[in-house]
Amino acid sequence: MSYFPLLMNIDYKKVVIVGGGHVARQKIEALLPTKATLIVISPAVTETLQHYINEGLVTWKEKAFEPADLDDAALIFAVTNDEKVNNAVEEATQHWQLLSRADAKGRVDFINPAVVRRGDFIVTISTSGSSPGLTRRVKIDLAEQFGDHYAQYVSFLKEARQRILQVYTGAKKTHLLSELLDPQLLQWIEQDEKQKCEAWLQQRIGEKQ
Ligand SMILES: C[C@@]1(CC(=O)O)C2=NC(=C\c3[nH]c(c(CCC(=O)O)c3CC(=O)O)Cc3[nH]c(c(CC(=O)O)c3CCC(=O)O)/C=C3\N/C(=C\2)[C@@H](CCC(=O)O)[C@]3(C)CC(=O)O)/[C@H]1CCC(=O)O
Ligand SMILES: NC(=O)c1ccc[n+]([C@@H]2O[C@H](COP(=O)([O-])OP(=O)(O)OC[C@H]3O[C@@H](n4cnc5c(N)ncnc54)[C@H](O)[C@@H]3O)[C@@H](O)[C@H]2O)c1
Repeated sequence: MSYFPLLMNIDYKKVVIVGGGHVARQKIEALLPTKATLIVISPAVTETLQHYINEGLVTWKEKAFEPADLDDAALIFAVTNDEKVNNAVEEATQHWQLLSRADAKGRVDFINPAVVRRGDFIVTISTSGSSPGLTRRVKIDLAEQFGDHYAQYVSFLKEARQRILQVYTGAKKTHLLSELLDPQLLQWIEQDEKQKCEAWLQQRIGEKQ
């Protein structure tokens, strides 16, 4: 299968997760940074999921799956440990709804990559379903390579880029945007010296006056 990778805006959309086990937890943790409405359909949930429910982050319908549970859902996760239930979820999924089955059987509208998230910086990894174990291993390597400071780094780049775009156009703008990727800036952020990045930027933006 040749999958099309994309980053989706699912804010305020309804996402139904059928099943409340460990795989449901994994999917929900990937969904939590969004503003989607998360609904779990399952007779039982794990302790961690119960915590998210208590916090009001997830709505739990404590019941076995029924087709009407999928009404108005944009995304559907069939993540029970029962193939018959996952089949029933698939049957009830309308053509316009997007379905993910954790058992990788039947209709597959999308699969889930592993995610390393550092604020706006997102790395996703997939083997197109060939080896989830390898996906996990690569994720661990990349999580180490791209440490927590990438969140602040990308946030600085965003702000600096917007400021450059406000002031410059044409060749000067292109030049400054490429200068912005100077590895020195990343190093300063990593060493907790963000004020040096700010001074660096001031110096360049100030050049125009
Ligand atoms: C990335 C990640 C995200 C997530 O789960 O959201 C994810 N699997 C993860 C881990 C993981 N999953 C499994 C193992 C045990 C080792 C192994 O089996 O190899 C490990 C490793 C571990 O946990 O250490 C078992 C497994 N997974 C699938 C099946 C069914 C099958 O293949 O038949 C079975 C057998 C079940 C059984 O034995 O019954 C299927 C899928 N798993 C996918 C995603 C999709 C394709 C990903 C890709 O392209 O590589 C896909 C196709 C559908 C989907 O779920 O979207 C998450 C990363 C962890 C992280 O982020 O840390
Ligand atoms: N994609 C992945 O990463 C991955 C990894 C491991 C396993 N799997 C697959 O995912 C499945 C689920 O794994 P798990 O570890 O979360 O299992 P689990 O046993 O921890 O959880 C299964 C959940 O399904 C719920 N359930 C059972 N019948 C139901 C029904 N009729 N309606 C609603 N919910 C119902 C149970 O209450 C439970 O919460 C496995 O059977 C396997 O096929 C996928």
